[in-house]
Amino acid sequence: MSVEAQKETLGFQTEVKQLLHLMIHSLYSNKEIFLRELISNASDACDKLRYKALENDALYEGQSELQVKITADPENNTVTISDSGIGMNRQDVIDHLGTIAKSGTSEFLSQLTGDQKKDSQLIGQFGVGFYSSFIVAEEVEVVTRKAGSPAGEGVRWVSKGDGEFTIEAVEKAERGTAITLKLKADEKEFSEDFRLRNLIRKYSDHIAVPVLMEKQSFEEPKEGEEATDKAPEFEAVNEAQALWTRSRTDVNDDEYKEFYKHVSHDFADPLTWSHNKVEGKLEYTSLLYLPGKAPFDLYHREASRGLKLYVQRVFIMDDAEQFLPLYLRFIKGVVDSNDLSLNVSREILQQDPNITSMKSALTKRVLDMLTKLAKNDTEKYQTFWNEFGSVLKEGPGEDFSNKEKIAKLLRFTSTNSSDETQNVALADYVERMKEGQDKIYYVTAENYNTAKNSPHLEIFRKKGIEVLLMTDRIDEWLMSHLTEFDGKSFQDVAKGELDLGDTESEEDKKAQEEAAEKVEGMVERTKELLKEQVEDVRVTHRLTDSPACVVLNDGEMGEQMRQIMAAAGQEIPESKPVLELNPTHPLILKLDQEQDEERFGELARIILDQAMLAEGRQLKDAATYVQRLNRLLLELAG
Ligand SMILES: Nc1ncnc2c1ncn2[C@@H]1O[C@H](COP(=O)(O)OP(=O)(O)OP(=O)(O)O)[C@@H](O)[C@H]1O
Repeated sequence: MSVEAQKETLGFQTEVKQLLHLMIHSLYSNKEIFLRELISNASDACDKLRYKALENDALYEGQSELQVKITADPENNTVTISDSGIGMNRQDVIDHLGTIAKSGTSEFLSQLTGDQKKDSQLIGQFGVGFYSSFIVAEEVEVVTRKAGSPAGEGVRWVSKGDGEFTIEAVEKAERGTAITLKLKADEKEFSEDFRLRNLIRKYSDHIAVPVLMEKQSFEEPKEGEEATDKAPEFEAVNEAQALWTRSRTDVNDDEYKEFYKHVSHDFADPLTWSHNKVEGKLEYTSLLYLPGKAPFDLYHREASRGLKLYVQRVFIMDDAEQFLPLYLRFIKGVVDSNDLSLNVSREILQQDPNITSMKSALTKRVLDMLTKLAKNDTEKYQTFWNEFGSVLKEGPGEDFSNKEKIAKLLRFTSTNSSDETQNVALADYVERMKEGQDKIYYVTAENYNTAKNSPHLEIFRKKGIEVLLMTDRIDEWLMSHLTEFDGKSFQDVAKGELDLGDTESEEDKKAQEEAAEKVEGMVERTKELLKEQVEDVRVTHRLTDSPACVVLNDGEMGEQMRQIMAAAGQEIPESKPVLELNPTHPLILKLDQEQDEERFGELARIILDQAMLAEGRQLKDAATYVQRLNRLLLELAG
């Protein structure tokens, strides 16, 4: 087939079209980042080649120099970013530069609002990459050849970013990729040497491969000498040393931040980072970052996570998951080991005992970093917590050895808080505990309002005892793994018999006993009546304003946990609640006085159903409940 015959015009995947449109509009005020993105890709391509060439030296084609070159032509208003990296073949080009392979892309796109500011943040989370070239270019040309392929298998891709691209075979003598942007008329600045150099220093100084630009010669040709057509000389504009190999004192905050953007593909700054060299039995360097924003796919199972792994400064793999536990999957960064073999694979990592000890050291580093942040910058810590708190809550169940450390990092909302912001540390709670209180009380519910208005809280409000309000899906599971904090055990206020420790006086207890005795007969009647629906009926003192509530026996699965199990397709054991009645409530006293069995039954059943509803549960037979209530209302109205 001739080269010409292979020219094809193909359409972008719908998602790419949408993304391009949004990106061009919402990232315009940040347009210079295109250069960072393209240099970042070029550097990744060099890293990949170096790794592949470990096994097959021939891929270098006799040219082992890895570099990125930026050339600009102000007259034609173009800028070219070329690299001597791995390159792409025709299929790679179609796969990578016309589609988005990320899971959850359409879900992500559906979250976009049309509000420029919000959308630009969201796109930042998604990662802008190659497509950001279209913010400044009216046309983009990619000429590339995969290392090891014959020169005739080069590929030329051209697009105006308007929905289609052309692709054809071309000759390309040197391996790697050259991306030429035909700049829009008002983006001329990006073809200027000075501007480009500044941008490289600002964004790409930390890139380990040299980023070259043509040397500027300011010497005028001597009289009588023709300006010769000498081959241009190039010089590195960036530092070209892997940032993590530099000493902490040599790297400033801006450099750390830029490096983060390179490794994470995030758009925003990280909240904090921790950079450490470990010497001794195992030698490695780690640079761990805490992002400020959750990626859009944090909860996707297939979402990428893990650190970039280098061995002796050679890039080995992205997303090495073996170095951190799952509950720290939001951490981004690099680990560079001197002890691993260059041909290490994911399988080997899984079995290597050295990795296990690195994992526990790195876990400790992250937890220390979080502890420090919580102590020194509550605002930033709150940002972290709002984004990733529910992931960290997986920790106590997953990592027994660090349970206490993680417990200190947890934040909740409580009856002391004015809104649902989770900002109460367990240590704060313990400090505010009442005299005689020996437990940390909490309630779990489907949402904040149900938790806040739960009848179970009434007695605690009356006594001024704080209760933690837990409404995250994972909370009940978390609490099944947290048994105590600072020597105090946890108590779900909706489970088991109420025990307020020594906060109740002898007088209180006596009054309670008397009230209970008075309604003994009614309790027995109710028990008999509702024996199919409830495990037990008893008198309670946890209520002040409500007539009744339902509780679970200690150790029984709560509503949240049941829903998680149901969603996972697990069989859920049948469970009946205990109905507790408030012996001082007028409605319960009325029930006590009711002689007519039928009316007694109507009222008792309504009370049970209402207690279930207040708990955020669903009624098995809501229609009958409504009919009963309506009969009662009619009586009232009539
Ligand atoms: N210079 C290059 N050399 C070789 N392959 C490249 C180059 N630039 C891009 N690619 C390929 O195209 C893919 C898509 O690039 P793109 O920048 O859109 O996304 P990304 O870098 O994978 O992630 P992100 O969107 O988060 O930046 C890359 O993963 C890589 O496989």
